[in-house]
Amino acid sequence: MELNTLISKISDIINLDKYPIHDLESEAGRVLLAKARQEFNSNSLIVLNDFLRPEIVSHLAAETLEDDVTKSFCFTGSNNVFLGTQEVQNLSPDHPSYLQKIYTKRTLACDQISSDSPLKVLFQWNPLVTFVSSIVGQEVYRSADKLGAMTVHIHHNKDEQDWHFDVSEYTIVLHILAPQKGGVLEYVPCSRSEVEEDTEALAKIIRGDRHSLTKDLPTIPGVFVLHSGKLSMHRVTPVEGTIPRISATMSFNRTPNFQLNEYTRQLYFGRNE
Ligand SMILES: O=C(O)CCC(=O)C(=O)O
Ligand SMILES: [Fe+2]
Repeated sequence: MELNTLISKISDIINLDKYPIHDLESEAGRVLLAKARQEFNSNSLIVLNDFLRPEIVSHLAAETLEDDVTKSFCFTGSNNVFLGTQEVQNLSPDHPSYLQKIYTKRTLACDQISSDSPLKVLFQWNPLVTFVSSIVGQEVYRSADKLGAMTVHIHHNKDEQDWHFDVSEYTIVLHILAPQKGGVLEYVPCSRSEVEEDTEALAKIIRGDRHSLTKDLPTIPGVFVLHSGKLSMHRVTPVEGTIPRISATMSFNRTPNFQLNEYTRQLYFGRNE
């Protein structure tokens, strides 16, 4: 596709006037990047309001509600906080990493999202990858996982996702539909080494004691979030009410051709292929 056509397509999806991701060398681009870097360095997370165009938000919400009925996978269970990464293999069965509740949510995997969906068009847009790399201060690559590179999550009444660290290093979360109550992303910035070394601190967070650094991020449709989910423990609190919470995620890593582990694929999508 010709560059200008693509930019006009992208500018139908995201607010390039407010967030000139396609032109980070411009004055506005430099200001955006400087603010984003500063926020990311302090919180390991940045929030850009009104990132998605309102029409796209409505379109994605309607499309997802349809796909939810016909295609989504309901994952239910109880994971350990490390989601099957190396660390967990050395943990004893009574380690607080396993102190999880039963929880549920529904997911659409990358291979269930059509290639002309605005979400996929955006994920494939190279300036987005450059933007993420510039914020985190390292070259990153899109996850290459067939199922988990880009996903959509639907939380109905009482659905939640308990505390965990992501397997991917950096994740963009796009907020698409807000529930009446709950569905808050709670996160403890850069907590990984702390809770790996201090099982008491880990147990307290999982049991519901608020860590002094815990922060809350409510769901606001149109919002863009970039966080370092592998480093910062996080959860999505239970949703209440008849309107579901919908979010989309896009994963990035410092190494190319990143694949999820089998444990996480089974947990999120109920399949490995
Ligand atoms: O939906 C969100 O806000 C984040 C979901 C999440 O943490 C995950 O899928 O790993
Ligand atoms: Fe996560």
